[in-house]
Formats: sequence, C-alpha cells, structure tokens
Amino acid sequence: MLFSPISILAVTVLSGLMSMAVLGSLRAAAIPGLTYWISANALSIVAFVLFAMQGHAPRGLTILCANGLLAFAMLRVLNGCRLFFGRRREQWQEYAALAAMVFAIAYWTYVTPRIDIRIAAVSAFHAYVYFAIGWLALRASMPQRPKYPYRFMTVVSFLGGVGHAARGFTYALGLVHQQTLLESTPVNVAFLGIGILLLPCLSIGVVMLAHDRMAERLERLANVDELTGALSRREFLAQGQAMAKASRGAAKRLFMAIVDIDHFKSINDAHGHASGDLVLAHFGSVVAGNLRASDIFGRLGGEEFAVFFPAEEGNEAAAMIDRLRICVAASRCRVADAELSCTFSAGIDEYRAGEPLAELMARADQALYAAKSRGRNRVAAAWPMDREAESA
Ligand SMILES: Nc1nc2c(ncn2[C@@H]2O[C@H](COP(=O)(O)OP(=O)(O)OP(=O)(O)O)[C@@H](O)[C@H]2O)c(=O)[nH]1
Repeated sequence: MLFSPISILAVTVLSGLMSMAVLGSLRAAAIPGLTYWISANALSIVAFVLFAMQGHAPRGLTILCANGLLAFAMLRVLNGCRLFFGRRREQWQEYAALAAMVFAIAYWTYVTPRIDIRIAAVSAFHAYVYFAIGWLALRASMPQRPKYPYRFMTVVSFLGGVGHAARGFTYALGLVHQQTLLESTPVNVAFLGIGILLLPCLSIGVVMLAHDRMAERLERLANVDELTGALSRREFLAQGQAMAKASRGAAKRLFMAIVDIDHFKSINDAHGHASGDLVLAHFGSVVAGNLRASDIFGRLGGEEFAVFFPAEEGNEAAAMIDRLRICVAASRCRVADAELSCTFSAGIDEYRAGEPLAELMARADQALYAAKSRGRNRVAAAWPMDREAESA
C-alpha cells in the first residue's frame, strides 16, 4: 500500500505544498526565477490531484488537463532556472511541443486508446525538460560559489531525464503493458516512484539555488566596497594573506602598492561630495579594468587603496603601478558641472616570506609618504631604485 501509485502521488502533493511554503518564504529576496518555481509547484499539485482522480472524473480532466498542467509546470521550472542563470527564456518551440504532446494524448485517449504511446509521449517531453535543466545547471559558471547546489541540480535533473527516457523507451517498445496509469504493477510503481519523487528533489535543488544567491548577495555586501567595486579592507587582507600563503611553495614574488588619490579634498571642496563619489567610482573602474586576474585590489579607507600582485622583480612591479598611474591620469570622469581627472601617488614594497601583511603595508605606506612629499602623481619604492625606473 505504501508503494501504491496513489500513496506516491499523495507524498508528492504534500512535499509540493512544503516546497511552496519554503519558496514562498524567500519571496522578499526577489530571486530571479522564484515566482516561476512557486507557480510550478502549485500547478504540479493540481496536476497530481487530477491524476489521482482517474476513474472517478472525466478523462479530459484526469488525463488531458493533468498531463498538460504537469508539463507546463515543468516548463515553468526550466524557465525559472533560465531566469536564475540569466539565460534566454520562453522558447516558443517548447510550448509548441507541449501543445503537440497534449494533442497526441487526446488522439491516443479518444480516437485510438493506447496508454503505452501516451506514456511514451509524455515521458519524452519530461525527459527533454529534465535534461535541459541539468544542462543549464552543469554549464552555469559560478566562480567562487560552493559547487554543491549546482551539482545537486545537475545530478537530480539528469537522473530525472534518464528515468523519463527509460520509461518512454520501455513503453514505446512495448516491453510492458498496462490498462490504466495508476496500476500497481512493479514496473509502473518503480517508474512513477522515480519520476514523481524526483520532483521534490528538484524543489529542494531550487531552494538551494535561491539560498546560494542570497548568500552571494550578503557576501558581496560584506566583501566589496559598493562605491568603487574594490574589495573591502577586511576581504582584501583575507585574500592577501591567502595569496601570500599560496606563494610560499611557488617561489612567486609578491608586491604591495598603497595608492592614494592626490588632493582629493579639493575635488570634494570644489565640486561637492557627490562628485567626489563619482570620481572615486571612476577611479575604481579604471584601476579594476587595468589589473590582471592575479592581482587583488582593495579600498583601505577614504581615498586610500591597495594593490597586492605578483611580479618577476621590483622594477617590473613599479612599472606596472606606474602604467596604472598614467591610465588614471589620462582618464576623465563626467560629473554634474565638469569633466574631472585625478592622479594618485603610490608607495610600493615587496612581500617578505612569513611576515604579517600589516608590516608590508607599513613599509609601502612609508614609500607613499615619500611619493607625496616629492610632489605627488608618482610611484615610489621602499627599496632604492634607479632614477630612470622611478616615475614622476
Ligand atoms: N566624496 C567622498 N569623499 C571622501 C570619501 N572618503 C573620504 N573622503 C574625503 O577624502 C578627503 C581626503 O583628504 P586628505 O586626507 O586631506 O587628502 P587629499 O586631499 O587627497 O590630499 P593628499 O592625500 O595629501 O594628496 C577628505 O576630504 C575626505 O572627506 C568618500 O567616500 N567620498
């Protein structure tokens, strides 16, 4: 009795209700795709109730409507995932396939009753949707996010795809025969069980995705300076420590540059704080656009920033920061009443294996002080440099 088709449907309806409650609790977070997933659960619950009424209500409801609704619910899940991953959604061909499937079900229900072909047609549609969801989750590139929710979605969806494909082939090839959908034969119970119980797993998967998106937003708020896009001081130091640790075995040389915008107070005074903010944001985007993936860039506070980066040797490191200085000085930032430019001064020194980053930053800060006192808009190193290499 526990494994009868009706009890499997009942369990699925209950878990669908619970999934709706959990997904509904996340609505305030406005996660892309969430409303699609909630409506998919609601539609599938109605579909399962209709399936369960087979033999007690007209076939138009319990076969045609139920299958159409469930297929539409699955498309909602797929399109919700597309929204979530920022992909193209609503493909008309899929709705055309859904309509064709409903038409085929009507034909093999009323004109030539054949439950095996009906099951094969429905399974083919569901197999496609599951594989499409699995493919989306597999291809999703989520750097620096935990892989688990995405792998979970991939595995569940591919299992669903394989299960439905196997069911479709089994019935299309005439390997099993049955008279009604809810017969308690072992093969039918097994296929219905796999097919229907994967739906709650899919719901758990989308809840995991929604939670990960919320965690990502919170981490971003904590780790990234909203105005400039640079890492927050805390995150910069954390990533810097990790980079320093990783460099030990790799014999990689690392350098720290403390970068301070020149005469920033006068920009605020002349054009207002809001324009000063625009200049800071502009500065952040120019710097970020000129760094490599290996470099980290953080805002230490106010108009003071830091870059921690690998280089072959000191002159190369100083030259790199100097190229950055030239790019910033050459760029223009449009504010309400003017087009502004800014320059920066930087102090630079090399990381010594095992030392705390605070010591390195103190030496780079000393060099920055020297750059400021020599007239600003220049890069100064903490080590003696040839006048040639030192910029001005
Ligand atoms: N608009 C804006 N101003 C800021 C922000 N943070 C700090 N400041 C301002 O940055 C200015 C820094 O001024 P100072 O420390 O005197 O430095 P400076 O004018 O850049 O001069 P030097 O560093 O000596 O070249 C202060 O006026 C701060 O109010 C911010 O987020 N937005």
